[in-house]
Amino acid sequence: MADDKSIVATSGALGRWSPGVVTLTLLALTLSILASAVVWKQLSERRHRETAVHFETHRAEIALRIDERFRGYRMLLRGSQALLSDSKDIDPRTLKNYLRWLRFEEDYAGIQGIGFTMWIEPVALESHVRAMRREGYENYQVWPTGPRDGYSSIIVLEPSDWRNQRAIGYDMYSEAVRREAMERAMRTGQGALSGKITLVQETTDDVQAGVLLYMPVFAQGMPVASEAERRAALRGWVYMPFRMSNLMRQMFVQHPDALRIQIFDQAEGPASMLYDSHPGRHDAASGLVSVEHITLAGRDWLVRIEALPGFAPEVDAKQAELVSIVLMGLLFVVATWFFSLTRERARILARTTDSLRRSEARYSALVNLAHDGIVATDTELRLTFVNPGFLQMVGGEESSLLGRPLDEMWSGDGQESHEQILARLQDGQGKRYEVEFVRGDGKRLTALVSDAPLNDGYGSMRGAIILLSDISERKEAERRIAHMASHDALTGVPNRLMFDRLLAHTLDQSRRYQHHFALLFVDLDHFKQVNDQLGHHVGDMLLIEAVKRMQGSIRSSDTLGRRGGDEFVVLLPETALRHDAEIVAEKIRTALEQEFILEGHQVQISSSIGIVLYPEHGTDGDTLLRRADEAMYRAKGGGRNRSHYCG
Ligand SMILES: Nc1nc2c(ncn2[C@@H]2O[C@H](COP(=O)(O)OP(=O)(O)OP(=O)(O)O)[C@@H](O)[C@H]2O)c(=O)[nH]1
Repeated sequence: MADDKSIVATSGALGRWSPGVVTLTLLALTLSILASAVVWKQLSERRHRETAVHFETHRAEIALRIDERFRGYRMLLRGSQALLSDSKDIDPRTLKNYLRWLRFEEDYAGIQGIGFTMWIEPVALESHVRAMRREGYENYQVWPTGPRDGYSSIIVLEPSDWRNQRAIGYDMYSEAVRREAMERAMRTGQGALSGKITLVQETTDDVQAGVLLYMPVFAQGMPVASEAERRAALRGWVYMPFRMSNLMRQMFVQHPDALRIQIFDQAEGPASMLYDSHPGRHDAASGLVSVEHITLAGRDWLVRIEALPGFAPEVDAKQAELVSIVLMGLLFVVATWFFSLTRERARILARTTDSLRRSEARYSALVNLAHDGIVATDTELRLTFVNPGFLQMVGGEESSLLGRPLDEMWSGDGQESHEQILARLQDGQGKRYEVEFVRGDGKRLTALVSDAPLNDGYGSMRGAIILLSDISERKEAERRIAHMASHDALTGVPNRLMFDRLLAHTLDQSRRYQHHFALLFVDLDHFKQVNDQLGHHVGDMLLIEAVKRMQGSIRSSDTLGRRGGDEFVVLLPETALRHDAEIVAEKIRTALEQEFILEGHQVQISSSIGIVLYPEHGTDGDTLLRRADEAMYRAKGGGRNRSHYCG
């Protein structure tokens, strides 16, 4: 039996998570986290790849767009260049008309204008100013004023809006950055882009960096093969002023807002910055930056492109979040499931344990309080457990009984051997049988044994459980009842039923072995008078004493039986001769005629005895008894107190 400590220990263990469930839960947790990490990593990598591709697409497009745009601008200038180169004299009105007719603003948005700046030798400056004033430019002058080696002057700038009007007469050649580009255009005969300048059209508001694109205009018919020839043939420059922010904003209107575009003139730095799509913004570096050198009309630009936060394709970020939420949800569901499962199992186990504990307590009480003996044995029937009932039954100490083979302590008619009991139990067969114990105090007891094999979970016998009930009293009662049914209650000698059976048995034996025997029929004389004179109970006493005297007159192999009243029969199985039978009858008669002292009364009786022999007077019980009875009556008739041999 489990003790209380083991029960407490078991129930305590149920409150905790079993190692298996903990392992599974941790495994699920780890797997979910790993799965989330893998998906997250893959999405991140994919996102990075896609972002890089996305970025690369924009980068290539930006560079291409700038290049193409400036090719277009050069084409525009070539048109003006061609127009002016074909005229003998520069007629500003012809150029104006051409430019207005061209309506370049419609197709080339972002251009501040297209103009012509005339090269003026110092000697021709005054006549030029006069001519311009004649043309209607009242306060016209070439500015800044002052003596120089040569002058240039903007005489046409379309569209002729207020801003561009501010530039008329300006000598760009007087300013170093512009002059460098103008010289380069003149030297190469090609378009030349200037470095960073501030256009004279600028006011104090929204001042932007500017650049100028020049195309030289040479005099018609003059040779322009060499640099010297080109210098000699120079008439001026058609040019385009650009306000960089306006130009680039228009150019990059289709690019994402999260893409920072910075353009520098030749080298990176605040002083050389031509354009910044996000001026004043200082975001953390995203890592995606490209710096590209492009050459536009002989001038190097450095185009820096940087992906700002938010540039990554939105869809992937959302997808990653969604997957993460799903995986976290899955993790939560799995964890909750394990938790619930474990709690449920713990609850069931606790309930079962509680039930088992109560059940065990009940059975423990039953076993301990049982009047019957309950024992457990090992595979060799050696006692491993005995209950108090068994100790009480057999009278011994538990310590001296444990380890003893149980069947050593009992005996019984037709009892199985030790090996037979074990073989039967190993066969799974239990049995009920009676055995006799000799108690410690020497008394005998009869026990009803019920044995049953105790199996392990795999069908092998690992012992036996045996119940023993003390049935000694019941056996005694059975014996008493059986005795009462076959014996005379007053005298204790076999009654009529029993005697007839004995007689039948004797007849069988005698017939089989040709034996002879004698039968006496004894009737007391005048017994009624004893009853009448001294009372019935004295009559009883007389009957008891008479039986004792008769039993004292016969052998132990002879049987005395009471037929009823004061009639008795005596079976003499070993008496074959008349003479011998008459001697026994005489002994009985003599014994009975002796005086009885009963409760102080002197009582004198006698007896009449009939004698028959087997097989002489009959071969069955009825005949023999009837003829013995008749012989007894003959004796009565002969005067009583005598015997009469049938005949
Ligand atoms: N006390 C006592 N009397 C019994 C018992 N059984 C029968 N009797 C009596 O025994 C007497 C037997 O009567 P009988 O045999 O007819 O009379 P008897 O006086 O013996 O006469 P004879 O046999 O002719 O000598 C009756 O009075 C019965 O009532 C018994 O168990 N106890």
